[in-house]
Amino acid sequence: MPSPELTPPQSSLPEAASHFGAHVLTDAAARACDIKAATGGPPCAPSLPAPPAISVPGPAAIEAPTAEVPPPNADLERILRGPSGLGTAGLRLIVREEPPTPPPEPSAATAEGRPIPGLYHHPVPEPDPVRVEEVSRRIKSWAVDEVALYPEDWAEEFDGFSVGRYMVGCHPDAPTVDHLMVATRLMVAENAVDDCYCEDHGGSPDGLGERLLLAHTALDPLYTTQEYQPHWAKSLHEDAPRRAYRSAMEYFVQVASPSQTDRFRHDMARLHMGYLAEAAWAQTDHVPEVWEYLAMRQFNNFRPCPTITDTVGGYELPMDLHAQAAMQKVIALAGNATTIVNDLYSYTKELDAPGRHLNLPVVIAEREGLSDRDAYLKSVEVHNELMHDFESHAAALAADCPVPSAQRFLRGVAAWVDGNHHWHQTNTYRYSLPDFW
Ligand SMILES: CC(C)=CCC/C(C)=C(\C)COP(=O)(O)OP(=O)(O)O
Ligand SMILES: [Mg+2]
Repeated sequence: MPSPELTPPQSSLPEAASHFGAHVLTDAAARACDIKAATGGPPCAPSLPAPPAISVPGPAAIEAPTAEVPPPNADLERILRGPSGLGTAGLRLIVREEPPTPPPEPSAATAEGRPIPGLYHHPVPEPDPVRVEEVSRRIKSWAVDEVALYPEDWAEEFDGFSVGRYMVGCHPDAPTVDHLMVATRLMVAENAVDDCYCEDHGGSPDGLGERLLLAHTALDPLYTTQEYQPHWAKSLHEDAPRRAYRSAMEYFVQVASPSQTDRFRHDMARLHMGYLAEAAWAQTDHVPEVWEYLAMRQFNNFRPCPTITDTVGGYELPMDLHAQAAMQKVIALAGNATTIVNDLYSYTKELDAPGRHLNLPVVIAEREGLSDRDAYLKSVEVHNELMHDFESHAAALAADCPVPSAQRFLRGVAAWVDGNHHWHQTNTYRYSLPDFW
């Protein structure tokens, strides 16, 4: 039965870019105002004195973790110029003024849960309840009827995850529920692999490499001989994580371009490598140094979720622009901020889990000899620095790259960051805050 198509959201996307200017305006935010002007968004603040010129170290300099912004690079400028041969004038990128989108309506419903005191974040409206209900209905049907994802006694936990509310909140510019379902199936499948292979639903570090490699072939197919191909194809139906990966990927490739598909496969390989490092430490109960943990968490990371924002939004960030070092840095910083948000909101849940579950506060406490509370508060500061770096680099890149698809992608990543925080803050079924305040 054709399912009701729900009206697309009024504003194509809450002006996530505005939050580059919504907080206390900094140099980066002042640049963000330039972005908004460039993209036709409403002015984000009264005119500000031009930000002081920022002396940016040349490429040879070691990057200091400051809010400084990278210089525009020749490669990016070449791509923006487009082809320059005879008869190519019509092929140049034309920067269309994007219609201003109204700021999101303040949410009438008061969000559940409370934000972590001192955590730098941007509140977002409660996700559209009509879309949430439809996505929740469809994802349950997929999980139970299409991929036999979980036994009946996991149903309450599945519902408590509120994945429909999560994805509607993270993809406010999705044109249809079908687009939202592409992200939602992948989110469910990714968590099923984490829960069943790595964590508390039968997971173990022992043999994880084999399980992850074989599951990865549900995303990145095996091409082999006629004799052995059927054995592989049959394997994709042998457990819930592989059934979920296979099916979710089948839906994804129907709407994604080859470049978006390849990007996603790369990001999932990053994720699986992060799982393996985490598992290696668990096998010996080793606590890594803080920087080592942060390196692992850059791979065991939400990255594969915000990076499909263009596929879910029904447009494409060109491969060349995605591959730019500046874009890669923005994506990594956004992923790191979103994943440390998880460390902070899931802290008490992980303390209650069997054994020692590594997260940033636990590693800082162990490695730097801080109390649990001081380590947690320092982790909040680490998150905040990552968020400010993400926003300053995103603002600078948006200003240097006036291509509508790139600017929409950056706003989509920012919207994912904000929606991810909202879900973690308000999912009181799954998370609760420590009593440190
Ligand atoms: C959805 C996805 C791509 C997950 C990547 C791995 C990740 C960051 C999580 C599953 C969240 O971290 P964690 O394993 O700590 O999850 P919970 O704290 O149990 O929610
Ligand atoms: Mg966690």
